[in-house]
Amino acid sequence: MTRDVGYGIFAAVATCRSWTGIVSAEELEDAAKGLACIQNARVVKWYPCMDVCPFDQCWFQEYLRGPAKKNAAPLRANRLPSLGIVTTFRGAPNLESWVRYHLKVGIKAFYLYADSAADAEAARRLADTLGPEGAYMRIVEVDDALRQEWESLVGWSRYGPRLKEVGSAVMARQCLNAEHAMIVAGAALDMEQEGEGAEGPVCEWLLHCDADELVCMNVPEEGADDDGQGRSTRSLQDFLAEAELMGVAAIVLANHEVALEEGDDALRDIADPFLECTLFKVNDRINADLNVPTPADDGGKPGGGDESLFIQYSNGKSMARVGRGARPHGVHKWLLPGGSASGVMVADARELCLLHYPDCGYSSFVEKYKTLGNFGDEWFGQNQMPFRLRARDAAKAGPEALEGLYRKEVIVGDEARVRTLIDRGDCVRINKARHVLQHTIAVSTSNLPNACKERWRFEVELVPTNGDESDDDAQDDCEGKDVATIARDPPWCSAVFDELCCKSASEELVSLGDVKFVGWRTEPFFFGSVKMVVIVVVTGKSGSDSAAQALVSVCLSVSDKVQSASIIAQRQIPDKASDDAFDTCRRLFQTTADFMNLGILKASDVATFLEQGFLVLDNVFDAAVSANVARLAAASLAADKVCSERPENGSTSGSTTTPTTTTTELSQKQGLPWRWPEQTARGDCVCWIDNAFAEDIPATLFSFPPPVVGAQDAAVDDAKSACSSASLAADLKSVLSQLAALQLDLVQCAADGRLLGDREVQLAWYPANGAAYAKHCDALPDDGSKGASGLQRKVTAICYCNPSWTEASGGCLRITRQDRQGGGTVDVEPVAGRLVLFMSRCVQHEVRPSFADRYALTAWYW
Ligand SMILES: O=C(O)CCC(=O)C(=O)O
Ligand SMILES: [Fe+2]
Repeated sequence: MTRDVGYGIFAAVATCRSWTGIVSAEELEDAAKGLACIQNARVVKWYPCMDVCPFDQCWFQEYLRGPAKKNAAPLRANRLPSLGIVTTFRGAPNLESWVRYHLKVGIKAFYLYADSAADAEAARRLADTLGPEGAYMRIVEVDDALRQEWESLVGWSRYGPRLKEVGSAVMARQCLNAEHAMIVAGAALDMEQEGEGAEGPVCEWLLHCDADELVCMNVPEEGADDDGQGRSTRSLQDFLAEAELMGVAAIVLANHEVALEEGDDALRDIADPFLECTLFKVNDRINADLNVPTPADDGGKPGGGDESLFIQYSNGKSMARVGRGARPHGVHKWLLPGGSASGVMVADARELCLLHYPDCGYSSFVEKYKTLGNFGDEWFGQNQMPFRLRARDAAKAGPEALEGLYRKEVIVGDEARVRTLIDRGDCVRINKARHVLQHTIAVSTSNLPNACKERWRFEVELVPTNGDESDDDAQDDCEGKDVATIARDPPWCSAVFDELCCKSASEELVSLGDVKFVGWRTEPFFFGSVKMVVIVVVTGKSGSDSAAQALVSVCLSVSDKVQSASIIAQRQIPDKASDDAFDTCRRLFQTTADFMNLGILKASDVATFLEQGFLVLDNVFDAAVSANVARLAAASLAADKVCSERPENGSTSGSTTTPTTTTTELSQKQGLPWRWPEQTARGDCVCWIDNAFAEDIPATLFSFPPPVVGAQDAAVDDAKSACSSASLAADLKSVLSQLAALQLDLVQCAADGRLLGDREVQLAWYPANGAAYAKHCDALPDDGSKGASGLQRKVTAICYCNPSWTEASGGCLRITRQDRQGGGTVDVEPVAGRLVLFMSRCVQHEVRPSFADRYALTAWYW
């Protein structure tokens, strides 16, 4: 029997000017006929769509562009997805800081649309100064050539006309550029997947945001006193990988808005807000509703935890998977094909959010509203944000009015008010950006992480057969409804899934290993019909190709409702529970590369380190120089009346991981910020050494003459007894710089960006009264589920500073060897000049009771 009407083309948009310009009824029919499962197609009904923007229905443009990419190579087995950013910018004063921050947090692609030739030039210069990392920047000037390309975009019908409207032109350019970038990024990804090597940067996700916004992963719990670094264990890449595994294709991020504090001078300029501003208005109004496409969402709305606090938009920004047909819908959202809201996730802002820094600094604020001039009340067909209108009017009224507005609405208040706002949860202190920008973080561009065990996740796309009765019902159901409503799960999908689950015990599949059909979802296929995507996990020894073939043939045979099946995604799953912590840690590193340019370690040291999880090297540091670090510590302790003795009741001044006073704050104080960590497991007294302090160690740290450490060693004593505060400081600095160089070595050895974190350094003193530290690991036990590259300590490096150590002094570092290395323990004496390096998350260690003063400088690399 020949059926007249094939799947789904029973609704096309007849009333919309923008729609008909893109595709005619004939084109629509031809496109449908080109699909394997459609015998014939005819447009049978046109209906006016008042509620649904026609733009949102253009999703099947994807099908018009040529054959679907169903047979593309497996999706990047073994590589974590990376994020790119598309931005349209003009005169962005902090572009360099913005790019550097994002490079440091692992952004691998920047699609920068320069709004003028001068902006393009500035970006190109920046790319040059970045060296190889400059290659991640793709700079496009908004010129006539680009304008012409805009005209071929789906969004042209919607945004093209807006280019002429004063109030909407910027947003229209941003949206067109974002769509353009998504297409370019999709092409790059395709090329890479087909093994052709992409010309520009490659990313699997694309975020649309501005040059005054930063992506912030790992925001700490509100009120957590952890220097804003957060302690979440997953990286952005891991976050994205998990999102992909859950079938997420777009992620909405809440934007916290910078809150300017009054400080000494409310009207001060702010040279680099990313570095200087750390207070943010909490945005807690982001919710899933944002993803329902309503044209009204185009404009920003003031809001946030305290409605009156936000001065700019509070409806977030979003990122979408590249190559999945997402297109910008305004600047805040990506729309998924068919306007589908399933597959959109709202990120928990405490883990992942956007930091927005508008209107920072008085003179730039004045300048901005002078440039904007007398803009209209409307913006993209809606009311402008109220604050912008007030600022426009104030600028018109004169400098006094503008200053008044800035003081009243941009500045949130003085110290007391800030405290109240934080207590109320309306504001939060986030030091993340400052921290990232200030610390040495290197991004590795090295190879893939090591292969993990054979566990694969497949997505098999099942295209329905034509002529199924139940679909006639579906069609009837669909008449007159919009796409978002009709693209729901039809009954055939659950029936097919049930059949497949039964098949998992079939001979064909059992030979692959353990095959589990874990779930399914639908995606719009054509108007009124859906295709089904089945998610399968295969655990076993067989290669993924044979698994893919077997899965496809089983899916095809399972039901006559399935016309065709193909693998659309395939990904190796990192092992979780079956992995021991040592394996997880080792995946941080490459094992096969030749390490050519190491500064401190030799290639053979790296091999030893990877084989046993730890490394002991003598004479890495000059013995006398490291002994002087101990003297400096002892001297500052002698000057510290509070810390030179452990408090009786054990109550102490802070937690172990958090510096409460930073060394930088010390210029007004005498001494280092020593404290007794609040833990019964340890008997040492510690202080954190931050970078700024290391650069400029104050001469007031201790009284002279500095006490002699390791008095038994007369030689060292004689040689250095005449040392000055300056020379001790120089010695500390030199050890610190070696610890920094060591980090660069480790970054080189790391797998694909997996050791790109910060460094923290601590000086520790174990008093001679038997102080010890019970057996522990330096980072949370990590089974791999939170990602091997999560943000926590990864490698520990210790420089021992004790010039004359004897067996009687005790205080050895006792390392527990890995089981596969034969188990047991190794004792390492903390002698001056010795380096110990170990994997923080899996190497258990303890400090044995110490009967001499014991000093060590420890660096943790993140
Ligand atoms: O000083 C040592 O040998 C080890 C100290 C330690 O384990 C720690 O501070 O976490
Ligand atoms: Fe430790």
